[in-house]
Amino acid sequence: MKSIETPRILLLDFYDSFTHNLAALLRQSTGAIVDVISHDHYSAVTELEGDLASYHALVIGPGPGSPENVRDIGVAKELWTCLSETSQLPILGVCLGLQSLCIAFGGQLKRLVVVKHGIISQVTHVGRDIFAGVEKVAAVRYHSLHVDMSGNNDEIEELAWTADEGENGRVLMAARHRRKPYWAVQYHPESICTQGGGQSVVQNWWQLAQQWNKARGRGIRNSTSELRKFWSRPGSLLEQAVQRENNSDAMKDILASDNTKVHYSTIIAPQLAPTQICELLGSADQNNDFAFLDSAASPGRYSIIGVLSEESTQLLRFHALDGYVEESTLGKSPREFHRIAFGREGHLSGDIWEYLAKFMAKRQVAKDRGPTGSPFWGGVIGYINYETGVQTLDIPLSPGHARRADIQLVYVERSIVVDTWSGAIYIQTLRGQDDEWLDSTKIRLQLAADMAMTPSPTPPLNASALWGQILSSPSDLAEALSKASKPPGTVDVIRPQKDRYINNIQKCQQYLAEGHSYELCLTALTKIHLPLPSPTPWTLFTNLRSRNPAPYSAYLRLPDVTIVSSSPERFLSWNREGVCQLRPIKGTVKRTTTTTLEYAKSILHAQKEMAENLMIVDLIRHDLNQVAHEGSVKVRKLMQVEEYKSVYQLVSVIEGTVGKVADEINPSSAIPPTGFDVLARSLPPGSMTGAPKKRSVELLQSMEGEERGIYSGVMGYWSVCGAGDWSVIIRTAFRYDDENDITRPDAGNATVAKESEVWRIGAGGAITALSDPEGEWDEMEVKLESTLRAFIR
Ligand SMILES: C=C(O[C@@H]1C=C(C(=O)O)C=C[C@H]1O)C(=O)O
Ligand SMILES: NC(=O)CC[C@H](N)C(=O)O
Repeated sequence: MKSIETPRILLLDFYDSFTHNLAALLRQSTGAIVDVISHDHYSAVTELEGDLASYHALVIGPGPGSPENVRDIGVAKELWTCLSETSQLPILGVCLGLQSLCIAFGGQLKRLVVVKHGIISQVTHVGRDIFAGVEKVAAVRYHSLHVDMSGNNDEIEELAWTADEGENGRVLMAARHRRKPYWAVQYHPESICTQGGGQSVVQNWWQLAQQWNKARGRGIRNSTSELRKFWSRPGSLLEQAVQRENNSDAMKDILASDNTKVHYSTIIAPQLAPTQICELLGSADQNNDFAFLDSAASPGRYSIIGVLSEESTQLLRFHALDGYVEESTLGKSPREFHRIAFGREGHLSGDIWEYLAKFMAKRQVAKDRGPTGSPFWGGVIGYINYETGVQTLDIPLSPGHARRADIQLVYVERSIVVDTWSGAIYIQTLRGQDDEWLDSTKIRLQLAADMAMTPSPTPPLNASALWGQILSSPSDLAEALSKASKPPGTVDVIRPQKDRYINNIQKCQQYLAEGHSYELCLTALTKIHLPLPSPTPWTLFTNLRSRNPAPYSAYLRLPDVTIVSSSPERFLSWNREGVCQLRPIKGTVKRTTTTTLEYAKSILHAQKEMAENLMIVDLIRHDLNQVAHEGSVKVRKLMQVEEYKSVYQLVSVIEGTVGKVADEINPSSAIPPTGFDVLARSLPPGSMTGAPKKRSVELLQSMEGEERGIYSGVMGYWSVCGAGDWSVIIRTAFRYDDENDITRPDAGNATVAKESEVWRIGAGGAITALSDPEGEWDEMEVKLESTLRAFIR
């Protein structure tokens, strides 16, 4: 635990430009306490000045936009010249911070000819000052702007440069003020790929900063309790709930661990496919609600089936726009919901995240009271849509936000978990008196296993009679769609308009060039009108599962929503020990019969794709660093190529731990965060937004013009055993069941009324400065096609 005398650094954040990575680097390099606060917490330098008296140093962080624009840079614009002599303290500027420092003392702000986002450059430096003892520096850059200090400047001294030959020429990489205690770097010392210019440079700065404080005899005021409440490193959700509740009995009740245990039995039946078990439980009947989280390809392992009951399975639905939760059971008809609203007028304090944290805390089962080989013992299964994540960034939802459930979760008491590696099947229940169900289910599964002596492939498709005019391959699909008039009963695929998509790519690149973002994950929705009577959603799912097998396949049939997923991407998992893993994918190459893994590697290990991936790795580290234990965030795999049915993907794996040990940074915190805290604070998934997240989401909203909804959200489980696993909802078709489309016959047109159900598939890709618009359109289509396979006979 840090003592009262531990030095403190204040880090001004300019909206999530990898700020928590910088905070972690500062903590590791200096041993100081680092408080992070949003720049717009202060509206005038004089306000900030009061707080600075409690800090040993200040860091002006990176950020989107321009140091000339007050909206982007806030009080830092005036800071450099307006701090009174007595308030002066050591400052380190990073990127936007460097630009701001330099233009305050005569530098000229310019645009780079070739912007540098996630690009590694060799840096030449003076070898002294903050570079004392530092040798080679290879530094990651995220910038579109730079400063030109040409001409003799008697205030700013240049300390480092890159050559950028044939592109930008010499670009300033580090500087200091000649008389004031101000230093700055243009590159990102906290990036995972910066070598030589990270920790050592920050340590040098810290030494110089402390020397300056000492020489000045600068006294540091002690207490900052008033400030603490603004820390952006929050207490855990449960901790917040306890504090808010202010009713110790109620909270004791929540936190009291009861004697719940998991009753279970196990059979070994590798020949029984998880889909067969689903069918035994009625998945093929579309009137049944169903929850199936599947592992249909490597590196997936477990397939999880929630055995739902109309009478007793609890259902939680959250509506983001109006801020309320509906609690009910699945089968209530018409559904009788118990509605609880958050906020001032509501009955509930806190928000949906605290609500869910409390919901699960009450249902927690001790680690030794269930089958250790199964990651899921029961718990919540469902989805959280994109807009719920957007709301956590303090971005308002549009008033036209669809009034559908933004989160739907079922509380699963009975479950079947298949370990697809070992063939073990766990039949589990959280109910006290449930032996009859356990026994009968075990017998049914054993019987089915005895009958299926050989591993069964996905069941044959049986829906051909229902499909209307059905198409047999993607090229058929394309051809049929190009026909101007379609016969009634045709599957109608309404794709994104190419010119609009290309235009949006160009807009993205304009924003990137102006410095508003480093990478934007642009997407578009495709709608599929499927004539009625249509194949069942389960048929679509099994189609997709066999044609585009994925580690995060899933079939979710919940009230008003049906989801058929073949996602390859884990967003976040956490195990019972609190080890969190994020697995962002960024970088895609189409797989055909002639492509090889070697070929894919040659493309995916080129600068463009690596930069794309690196930016998301840094973003994910930033998300995780906000919650995980000090120093625990590690990149386990960096940019590995994985092979899927229709694509090769560039994948990185980032891990960090939560829970267990007391929180060093927030020692007052009595209840440590869980993996769910990481989830709640990391939405929407960085791979679906781009970086920096907030500004990127705002820009994407303005361009895409339509809500993403379930696409780009997350789907998975949080188990009573303390583990969780959530995928990114991509390569997924979903249907809002209320969205049937009825085309009435035109007057004079003899055709009959045509009714179809509407499925949606979102697809997109990361746009960077290096993107080629035609190539990005093709990539979006490849991803779309992989999911359209669900609709081909
Ligand atoms: C946007 C999609 O995928 C995302 C974008 C990727 C990319 O740009 O390479 C890869 C995986 C996903 O994170 C999608 O599948 O629709
Ligand atoms: N990383 C940053 O701070 C970027 C600063 C500025 N927005 C630029 O693009 O140059």
